[in-house]
Amino acid sequence: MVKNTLQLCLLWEPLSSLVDRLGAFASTALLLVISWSLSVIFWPTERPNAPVAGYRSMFEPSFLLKARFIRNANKIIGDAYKTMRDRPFVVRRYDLDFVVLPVKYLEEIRLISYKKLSSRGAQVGNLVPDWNGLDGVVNSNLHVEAVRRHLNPDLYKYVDYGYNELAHGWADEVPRTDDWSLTNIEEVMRRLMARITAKIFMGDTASRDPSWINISVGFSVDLFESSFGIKMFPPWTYPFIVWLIPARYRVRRQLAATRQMVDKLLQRLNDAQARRRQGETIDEEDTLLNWMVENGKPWENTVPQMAARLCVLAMASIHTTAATLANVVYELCAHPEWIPVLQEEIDTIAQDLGKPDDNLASEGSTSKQWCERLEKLDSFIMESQRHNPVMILNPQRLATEPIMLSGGVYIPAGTRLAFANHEHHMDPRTHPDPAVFDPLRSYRKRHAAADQRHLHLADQTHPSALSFGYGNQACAGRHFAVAVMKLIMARMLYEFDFRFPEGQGMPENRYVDENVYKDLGARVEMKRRARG
Ligand code: HEM
Repeated sequence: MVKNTLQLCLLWEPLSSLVDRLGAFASTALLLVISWSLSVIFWPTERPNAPVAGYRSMFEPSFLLKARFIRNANKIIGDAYKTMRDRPFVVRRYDLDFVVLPVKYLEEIRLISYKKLSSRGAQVGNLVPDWNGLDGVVNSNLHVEAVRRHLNPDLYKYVDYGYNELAHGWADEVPRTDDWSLTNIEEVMRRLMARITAKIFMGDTASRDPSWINISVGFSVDLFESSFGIKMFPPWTYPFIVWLIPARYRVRRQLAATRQMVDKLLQRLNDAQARRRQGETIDEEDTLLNWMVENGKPWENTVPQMAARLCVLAMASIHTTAATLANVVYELCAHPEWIPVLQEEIDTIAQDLGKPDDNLASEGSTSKQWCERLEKLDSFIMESQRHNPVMILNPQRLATEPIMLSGGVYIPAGTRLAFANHEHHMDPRTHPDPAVFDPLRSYRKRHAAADQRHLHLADQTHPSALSFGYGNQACAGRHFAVAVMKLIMARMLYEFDFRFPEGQGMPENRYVDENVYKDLGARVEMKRRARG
């Protein structure tokens, strides 16, 4: 350790003077060239026995293939799937190779212990946690446990807490417009989700604090940018290169601000516990943070670890849900004939249960009843997710030890496994007429037979529905996500009509590696519904 630090210091001095002389841009280019050469020399000798997809010819250097993967992952994966969908193939991201498995391996993978095939290892690993101040999240599962063991068993209690928060947020975040008004709907959804998740993760102090709302929305983008920048270089250069990544400084500032807030919340919690021990009755908010403190081990309960955990939870929950909601609105604008169909479903429920407004979640089990009856909307959300994935390699797993899969597929330790979810969702063997946007696909399956009524729902995973991953490591927050998305969309469609601005159609997908986002300039027009 001491020897390594010494070597780094010896290297650092000449390197920093070189950076001074060359300037940041030329130094970065030089480091890239060096790192490419070294990665060719030190490419791991133990490789999975599967062909590498995407080379244009046998002469194309690997760094070009990896560079093309950044913007064209969909094409590389799509082309490979056409010819190799029934056998494993490899796609090459800058920092690592993915072994993409055929969907027939889903069940086999599901049955292998999470200790050997880890989703967290893959997802958190993508964030370069040790260099982004998230090391505490690597070895602890506390935040996942909080969602699984505390939130999920009492789902609608937390859905109500979260939705009630919109009594404070809706008027601020959603345009109240009687005339068609241009709106960045994804940003609106992000801010609504930031308030809802802040309420259940940390309580009022966070959900009413504009600086936390800004941090929780901005953190994911900065962390993504920082990780992307760092991963462009081989791990041995990280001690030097991380200082050249501007987004990493923003991540550090956001974590520092979160630590301050968590520190205050933990002091308040300690104080409440002390007073309770002395016999006082203290009313406390029921938050995931409080649950984590009560259930965490002492080493997990430090302020930096808790702050990192809350930022990671914000990252897992806000952008994914907001992007999915925005995609639902875009699909409605692209297929406007479905707006009245969904509005009719919502209006009928509203006649029985009351308007989906600020009071929706304050009347006992109303939000649960709403969610159960929003069947067409549920099916619409699923179809929209099928057409508009937020990731195109999902689920992902990190092999922590060597594994031999059936058919002699050898997976060395350290391998990333993934499934081509989007290609699989768009395969006619999975769904008939896959290119057709058919919002009642799942609804019809549910209503085809009595024993299917409780199946084909948006929060359920299935080999034909991988949007939330698959198996016992599938998205822990999916039940919460779907319930909240249904309630937000019910209120949106109860109150507003939507359309694309003149001349705009479905916003285009953009790709950064396996991540998908919609054109940042995408807008919709919305206006308050005229009621007769
Ligand atoms: C539409 C919104 C969402 C999408 C598309 C989504 C997607 C995913 C995916 C694909 C995974 C990996 C699953 C796997 O590897 O099999 C995941 C994991 C996870 N998600 Fe979500 N998610 C969403 C919303 C949420 C929300 C709202 C929360 C929190 C309340 C959440 C919490 C988590 C957690 C804690 C994990 C890690 C699970 C584990 O490691 O066992 N997600 N999510």
